[in-house]
Amino acid sequence: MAPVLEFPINVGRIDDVQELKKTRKTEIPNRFVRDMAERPMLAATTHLPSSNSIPVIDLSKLMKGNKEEFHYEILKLSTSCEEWGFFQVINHGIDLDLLEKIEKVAMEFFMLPVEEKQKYPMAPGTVQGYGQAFVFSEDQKLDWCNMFALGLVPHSIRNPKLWPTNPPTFSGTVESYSKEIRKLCKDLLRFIALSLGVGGNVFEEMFGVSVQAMRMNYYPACPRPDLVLGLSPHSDGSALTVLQQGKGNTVGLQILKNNTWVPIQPVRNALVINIGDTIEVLTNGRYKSSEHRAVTHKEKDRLSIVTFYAPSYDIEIGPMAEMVDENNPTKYRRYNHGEYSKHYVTNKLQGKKTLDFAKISPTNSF
Ligand SMILES: O=C(O)CCC(=O)C(=O)O
Ligand SMILES: [Fe+2]
Repeated sequence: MAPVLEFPINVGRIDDVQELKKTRKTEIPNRFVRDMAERPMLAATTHLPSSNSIPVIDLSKLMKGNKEEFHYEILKLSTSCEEWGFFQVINHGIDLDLLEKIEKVAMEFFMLPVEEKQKYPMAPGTVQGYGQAFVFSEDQKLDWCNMFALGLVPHSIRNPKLWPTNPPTFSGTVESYSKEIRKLCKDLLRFIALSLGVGGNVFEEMFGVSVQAMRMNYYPACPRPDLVLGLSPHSDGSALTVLQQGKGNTVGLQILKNNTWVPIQPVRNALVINIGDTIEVLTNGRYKSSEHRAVTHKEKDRLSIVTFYAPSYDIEIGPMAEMVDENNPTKYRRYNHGEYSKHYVTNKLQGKKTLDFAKISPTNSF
């Protein structure tokens, strides 16, 4: 199922941010300038104490640690998912050369002439191809970002027309990378299940043939980072998301915790993992998807490579029986995951609002 819009829309002119940079030195077009309440307030978020940072999980301790190490790490995992909805994973076992290679092909792609990239245009209401996703009206503010997005697995949703042939190593690298990330997601979901006290295979058995999608986000340096956002606040519609921050990049990802935007300091060779809306629903809100956004930098560009791992579109989702009791009444209804995916990609990014789709009392912010 490829989610598409069923009604015509007018999104107006969407400037390519990399091209803008070439033509205008300092002026930011109005469509990128955020209303006051949405502006990043950069100074207020950059001087937080380092203790206020997301936990780091050592996957090797979960895969092959002794009993004590395993229990300690599982506990940390459960606290991270409960309190942050985010963690970084180290010793993930993915070849570091492959992490470098995917960054290299992504950057090579973004550095191509715009005409070349626009051979893979992103149609409104889809998240496939090059451009800006989640834009649905002429007066919607735009993100200071260029995206390239593609569906990957199962192979039936792969559309070769959307796979760049330039750079020539693009598709081979994406295939190898996604296989490794898929394995990582399966392992992480097993440990996440164990951390909840349910059988390790519950998610795997429930998900059918999982859907995987990838988004490469390129944020050019912006002369006025205080006025724009790299990526609007949102939670991810996936079960799990794996985010690779470009090596040596500046801090750009921020997550909302206790009403404060907390910057995620990149950890060397680590991958950032976050809980998506699907796990929030399945756990009846015990593990929550966190609202996050990206900000830009005055002098430096930034790259992120993001993989979304989700159940097959035909799967029905709802809180697991083990997560519901008299103290934790059902907070979400049952729905078809394909319906949710369609709802997600046909609405603008707006914090956690998309999840109202599943909430029994949408006004509650649990
Ligand atoms: O670039 C980032 O750090 C954030 C990307 C993100 O949240 C997404 O693509 O869903
Ligand atoms: Fe995200």
